[in-house]
Amino acid sequence: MSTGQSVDAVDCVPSRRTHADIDRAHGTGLTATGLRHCYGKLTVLDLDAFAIAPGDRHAVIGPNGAGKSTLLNLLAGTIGPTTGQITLHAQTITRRRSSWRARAGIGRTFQHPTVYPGLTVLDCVRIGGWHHRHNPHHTPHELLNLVGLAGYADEAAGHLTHGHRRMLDLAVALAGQPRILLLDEPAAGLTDTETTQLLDILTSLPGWLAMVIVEHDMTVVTALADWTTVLHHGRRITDGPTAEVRADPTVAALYLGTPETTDAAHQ
Ligand SMILES: Nc1ncnc2c1ncn2[C@@H]1O[C@H](COP(=O)(O)OP(=O)(O)OP(=O)(O)O)[C@@H](O)[C@H]1O
Repeated sequence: MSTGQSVDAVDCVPSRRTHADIDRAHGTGLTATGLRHCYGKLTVLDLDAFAIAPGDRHAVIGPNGAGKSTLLNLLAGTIGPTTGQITLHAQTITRRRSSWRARAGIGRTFQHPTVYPGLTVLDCVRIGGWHHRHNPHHTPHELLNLVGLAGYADEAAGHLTHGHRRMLDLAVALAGQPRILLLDEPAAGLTDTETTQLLDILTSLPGWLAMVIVEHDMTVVTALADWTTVLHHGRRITDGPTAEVRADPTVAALYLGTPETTDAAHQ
């Protein structure tokens, strides 16, 4: 998070998503229209439309303070929009709480994962799936195995390293059986080995699971996302297939650095 900036100087360009993409999301996915979030007089997000259909792998990138976490928080219901409407499966959920949205299939991980330090790793995952405890897709042990924490099940969560906390955060989110997974900088602070492990896990997840990935590491974005939206000062400055966005010289120069320097900065 960085210091606030007004969005007034930046024009929001229309999304390049097709009508078919938007229609798919309206019927079976997550959509936001006219989404605006303000802190007092400061507008930090102003998006005409944002749509996630089943199976979409959608990255949101942009410099610090661009509004990326704000967008995830609005979709997850952690905060409410100043104006705008959010729908899930064509049902308006704008004022639904985050717990309701989690039960409805919107899962998330956090930019700064917090754990219950006194609980065991296994119990943290059990809590993540509390509303599915009678028919989990995956048992807590299976999820710990998936994220490489099988050997830590009985450890206190507070004793985990940063990388392991990130993996636990992911297991907790998956325990809620999301159909849309919001990932807030999942690779931040991970070693190269951990980042590779994270990519292996995320790419192994079922194709119907939609993901919105906020991430600064373009290696991760390129590996995971087929579509990328670039935010700046709370507005969309472009979107498109990830390879095209990454090759866009304006995006590269203004927001990412050259691909080479960006990759180097995150290795
Ligand atoms: N509680 C708050 N009160 C006032 N301003 C806030 C608050 N939370 C966030 N902001 C401001 O909103 C803007 C968007 O913040 P946000 O965290 O969404 O950006 P971001 O793109 O996720 O940045 P980063 O990459 O640094 O995490 C920033 O200017 C930030 O300072």
